[in-house]
Formats: sequence, C-alpha cells, structure tokens
Amino acid sequence: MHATLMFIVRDGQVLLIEKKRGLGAGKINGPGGKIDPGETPLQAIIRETQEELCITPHTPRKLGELRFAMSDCPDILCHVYRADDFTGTPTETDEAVPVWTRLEEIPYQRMWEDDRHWLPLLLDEQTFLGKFVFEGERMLWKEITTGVRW
Ligand SMILES: Nc1ncnc2c1[nH]c(=O)n2[C@H]1C[C@H](O)[C@@H](COP(=O)(O)OP(=O)(O)OP(=O)(O)O)O1
Repeated sequence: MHATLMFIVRDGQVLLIEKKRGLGAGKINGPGGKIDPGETPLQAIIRETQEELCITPHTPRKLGELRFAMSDCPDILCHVYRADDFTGTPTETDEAVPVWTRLEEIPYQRMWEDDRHWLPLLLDEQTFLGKFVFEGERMLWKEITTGVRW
C-alpha cells in the first residue's frame, strides 16, 4: 500500500488531525491516506488534505519516506510532506477533526509510536527515511536515516 501524510507548519504551530475512521482512528496524526490508482503521491496528499480538512496546502515539499511492516499490512510506503501555508479554513469533516498544536506541545502520547522519531526531523526541515516494524500498535523495531535526497 502507498500512502501519504501532510504536516502544515505556520506561526509556530502544526496542523494535526484527530482521525475519526480507518487505520489509526482515534489517534492524532497529520492529514493523509492511501494513494488512489493513477495518482502521484503529490496529487494524493493535496486531495487527502482537501477531503479531510477542506483546505489546500501550498507547494508541499516531500521531506520523508516511511516504510511500515504491520501485522495486517506487511508493506506500507508513506510519503511525508510539509507545507508552510494553505488556502481555506480548516474544518471538521466525517474523517477528521483539525487540531492546531504548538510545536513544543505535540501530543506524542496520542500518536503512532514511530512519530516521535521522525516528526521532529520534519519540523526541523530535515529529510529522512524511516523503517518500522509493528506488532499490532506496538513498535518492535526502527531504523532512521537522515539527509536523504528525494
Ligand atoms: N505507524 C504509523 N505512523 C504514522 N502514520 C501512519 C502509520 N501507519 C499508517 O498507516 N499511517 C498513516 C498513513 C496514512 O496517512 C494513514 C492511513 O491511511 P487510511 O486512513 O487508511 O487511508 P484513507 O485513504 O484515508 O482511508 P479510507 O478513505 O479508505 O478510510 O495513516
């Protein structure tokens, strides 16, 4: 499965979501989701951000790739984007609740266990490749490489 994530950073805050359904429901994450057939990762992350929060990110930059091996989905490749602005008003949808969060108050305890290992890199504008093995929602193994060229 190929998927995407978006983190919009503006005025010392990052725009997160509380996910209402699907994989990771109830967790805090960035907007994102699966890439549809025929879509590029960039097209997918713009569509997912529009669908989940009713906003359009400006000039998304890909900073990371994450590879997850999970019990029920052995190979997820997730393209991770950052944007510094957007058009529209973040709005709750049936998929997500927008959660503006101060950069020093990111609720890692409510997020996937891997996020604390790479989200600080994205916020610091570093590029990264992360590989993670999960059993259920428990992270068993991780490897992070920084300074990757995309
Ligand atoms: N371990 C981990 N950390 C951080 N983020 C994620 C994971 N595993 C994941 O799957 N994810 C991300 C990757 C995607 O952005 C979402 C999962 O996508 P999903 O909600 O299933 O995709 P949608 O296309 O929105 O789903 P439906 O429309 O089919 O409900 O989580």
